[in-house]
Amino acid sequence: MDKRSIRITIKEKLQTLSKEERLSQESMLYSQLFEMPEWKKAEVAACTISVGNELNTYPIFIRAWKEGKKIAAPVVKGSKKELDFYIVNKMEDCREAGFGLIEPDPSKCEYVSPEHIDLVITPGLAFDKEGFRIGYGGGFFDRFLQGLPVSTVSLVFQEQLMENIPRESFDVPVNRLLIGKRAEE
Ligand SMILES: Nc1nc2c(c(=O)[nH]1)N(C=O)[C@@H](CNc1ccc(C(=O)N[C@@H](CCC(=O)O)C(=O)O)cc1)CN2
Ligand SMILES: Nc1ncnc2c1ncn2[C@@H]1O[C@H](COP(=O)(O)OP(=O)(O)OP(=O)(O)O)[C@@H](O)[C@H]1O
Repeated sequence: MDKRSIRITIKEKLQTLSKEERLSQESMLYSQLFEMPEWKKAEVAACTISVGNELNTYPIFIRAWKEGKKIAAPVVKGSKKELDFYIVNKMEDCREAGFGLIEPDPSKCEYVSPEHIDLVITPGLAFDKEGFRIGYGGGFFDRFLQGLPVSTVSLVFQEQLMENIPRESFDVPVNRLLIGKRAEE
């Protein structure tokens, strides 16, 4: 399957997840994340602010604040398709951005350079077991992670896992995949 068809297939699968199923997988995934040594050690974590059918990342921000970690979210730098990360201290310091996204307001948040980030919680639509991923097609994270020696982890609903993701030279796999388990039906 090509990347475009995979995006469509997974988007459809995510829509069929019931609210209960979603919450059940999410709570397992948060527990796994918060137990990771990379999370425990991280002074600065980076995470997208979820929208729509994405895994809810708000509890990750709340946990980071509670544990005294800094947590940064990306701002899309339009023309060059790059991401800049800003420390978020409260959600009120964020604003609506293009494409239905929510991003830190750079006038209210502190910029953090990539080398100061200890753990990147990487979003995506589809993943394979080796950590190769497909996002929404902007190439933002591939570009951001290129040559950056940072730990990466993705939280993945079981429905997002695929046997084989087509690999291209610029794809950067994530170090660690946390995979939700479907509740028995
Ligand atoms: N919640 C969340 N925030 C995120 C991401 C994400 O996956 N989830 N991103 C993860 O990377 C970045 C934004 N991703 C984006 C991906 C595509 C387009 C975009 O321009 N889409 C066009 C098509 C572009 C093209 O085909 O070149 C469109 O939808 O019309 C914008 C932002 C940063 N913030
Ligand atoms: N390191 C890079 N340098 C320049 N262009 C890149 C790089 N990585 C990816 N791209 C470009 O980005 C485009 C989108 O890549 P791809 O389809 O893999 O996106 P994606 O993995 O879905 O997006 P994302 O990384 O934002 O989640 C590709 O056409 C590719 O040319």
